[in-house]
Amino acid sequence: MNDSRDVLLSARGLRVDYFDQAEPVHAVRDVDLTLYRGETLGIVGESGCGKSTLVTALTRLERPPAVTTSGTVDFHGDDGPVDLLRLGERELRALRWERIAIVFQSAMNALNPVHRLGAQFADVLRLHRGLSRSDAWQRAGELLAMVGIPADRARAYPHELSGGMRQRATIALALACEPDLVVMDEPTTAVDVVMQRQILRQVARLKRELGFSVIFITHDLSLLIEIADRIAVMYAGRVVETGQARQLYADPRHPYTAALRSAFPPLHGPRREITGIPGSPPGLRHPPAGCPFHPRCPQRFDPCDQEVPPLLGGEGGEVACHLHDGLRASREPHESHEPHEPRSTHVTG
Ligand SMILES: Nc1ncnc2c1ncn2[C@@H]1O[C@H](COP(=O)(O)OP(=O)(O)OP(=O)(O)O)[C@@H](O)[C@H]1O
Repeated sequence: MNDSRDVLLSARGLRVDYFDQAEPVHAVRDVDLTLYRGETLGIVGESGCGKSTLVTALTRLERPPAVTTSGTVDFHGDDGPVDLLRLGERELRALRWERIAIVFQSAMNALNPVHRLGAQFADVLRLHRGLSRSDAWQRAGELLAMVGIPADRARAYPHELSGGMRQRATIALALACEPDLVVMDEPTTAVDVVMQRQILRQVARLKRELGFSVIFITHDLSLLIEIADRIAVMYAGRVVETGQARQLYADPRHPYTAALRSAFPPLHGPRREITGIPGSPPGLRHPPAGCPFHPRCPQRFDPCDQEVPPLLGGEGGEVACHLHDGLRASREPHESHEPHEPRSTHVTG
């Protein structure tokens, strides 16, 4: 079981707004998230739910008009926790690549089209690892081989590789300095399903061999079952459910998680009917009052359009839904509570 010694990254009360107009976009709201050493944490949600904004804030890669307006992001390195939000650009540069590396959606965002692959690896290795030019090129070949690309392809330019190879090369590049954390933002959306499976298998094997932790972002919940140890479900800028991957998929507690599960076919196992989620996520400039999912929720009831449900639970899993308000009693044992009747899940509207 994980305990506090194993924490690698913990975010508390994180808020990110885009100040692009007079009324900002509230892209990330009050997010608490913990990543343990050696685990893969999947972050899932429909487009526009704030996944990318969250990870750019966690890694301090946000760019204007995004502003992290409150919270802490503690990174637990060898010398104890440091709050990434308090670090200057110099200190952050020392952490990037060596401690925290990122793989973006498109390999072309990470690779420079006018430089040979090996030269790009060599730049990183010489700067961060102090390798000589020839050692760095040698290491580049080894890193490419690690993801199944022949070492001599280090001399190729990015456009000379297939899309799948390019994406695997960016994963190898992210691993160049043996970071503790690799953040992957939809790393397989640009490749076909066969390549997607191959990449996921490779990431899982490399993680086992090298022991890094992964934050993996996707909109496809069924894909996370293949790779994640734990999952955090985001909706309208908030984390609405967390849990062990298989448990959360087998027994979703938030109606949004259940809807996401129905929307994506499982990669393995029996075929199920696929049903889309009616409606679309709310705009985050003026999110709805109460639970942001209530306008689309088949199980909404009285408090849902008024009170934002808090994220309740413990290490085994958390959920932010009034259907599970009973968890409040176990979270706050010293406060007096009326005993909770199990709530009926009637549908209104
Ligand atoms: N530069 C920007 N300026 C203003 N609003 C933005 C900007 N970038 C993103 N947003 C808004 O922030 C919210 C969260 O977007 P974000 O890209 O983080 O979501 P996402 O879940 O990662 O979506 P996707 O899967 O499409 O990448 C959305 O409402 C989006 O419209």
